[in-house]
Amino acid sequence: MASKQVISDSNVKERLSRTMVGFLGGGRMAQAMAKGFISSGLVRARNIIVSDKSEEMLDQLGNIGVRTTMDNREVVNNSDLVVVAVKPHVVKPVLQEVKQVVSPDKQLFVSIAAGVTIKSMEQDLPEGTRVVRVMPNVPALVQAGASVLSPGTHAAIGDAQLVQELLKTIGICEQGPESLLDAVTGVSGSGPAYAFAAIESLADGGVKMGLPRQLSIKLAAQTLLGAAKMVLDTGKHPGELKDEVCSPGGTTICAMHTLEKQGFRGTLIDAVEAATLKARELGSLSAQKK
Ligand SMILES: NC(=O)C1=CN([C@@H]2O[C@H](COP(=O)(O)OP(=O)(O)OC[C@H]3O[C@@H](n4cnc5c(N)ncnc54)[C@H](O)[C@@H]3O)[C@@H](O)[C@H]2O)C=CC1
Ligand SMILES: O=C(O)[C@@H]1CCC=N1
Repeated sequence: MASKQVISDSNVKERLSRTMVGFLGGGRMAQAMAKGFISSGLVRARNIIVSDKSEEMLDQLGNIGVRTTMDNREVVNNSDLVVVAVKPHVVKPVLQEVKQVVSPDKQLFVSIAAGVTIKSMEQDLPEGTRVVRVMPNVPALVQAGASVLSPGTHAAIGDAQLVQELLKTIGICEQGPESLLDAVTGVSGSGPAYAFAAIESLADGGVKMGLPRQLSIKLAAQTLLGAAKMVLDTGKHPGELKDEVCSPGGTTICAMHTLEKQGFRGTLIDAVEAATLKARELGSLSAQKK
């Protein structure tokens, strides 16, 4: 087993600049991450290799300068860090396909698949393989992602540090116990979709009240961005910030009353719960598959 030593930040960055990063599956999330890594400048496009079964996906990836292949084993053979970026139900067959060429001393496996547990990954890979499970999100594309990672049984502290440093190039990255990852999926993994729907709906409201569509979308998006930035930068509770917008007898409190009557908060809480439970279900389905 690799030694559980903490390594300095500069060593991690230096190791990262030499790391060959592979992606098994080159769809939306792999493309967002690969483009984010390249834009950060810490990972060179020529140090990234991606496999996919779809030529269309490989063409899209070729356009950003990374190496592409249809052969998953070629990715593993040429990578130090392998991101498993296929859909959850495809993880097991893909790991079975590449297992023969994995050397536990060489490759570190990083799964981003919703629900798929560290235990099932470790069972599908050779004994002693270092695994880190991550839940990232799609704003990785614009270096505004949010990720949480959990190291597997054989991962060294240096491995978790390396993955954290890599993910910090595309946003924030926290470490936490694996038991939290399905709820992380419910909040931030799936969360961009809720935010996009919110932006679209706010913009529809603006259009209903006479704003041009493009202006309305821009205002709605900037409003979510600005509000999010205030929460992160001020450290104030979101409820306090909400109160600061609500003037007594003013416009906002009337809007808040409407939102509360329609179950706005309860609906968001239900949405996070639904996504979390679905992630758990995906995990138990993938564990059952032979
Ligand atoms: N889309 C998102 O916002 C997020 C997705 N994830 C996770 O990332 C993973 C990928 O999701 P997406 O990128 O959205 O899916 P996607 O469908 O866009 O990408 C998956 C890719 O895998 C390819 N593929 C299928 N079978 C394959 C095989 N046997 N070998 C190699 N490639 C194969 C497909 O052609 C496709 O391009 C999932 O496990 C998902 O849970 C995690 C966080 C956010
Ligand atoms: O919808 C999904 O299953 C994936 C996982 C998190 C975001 N997208």
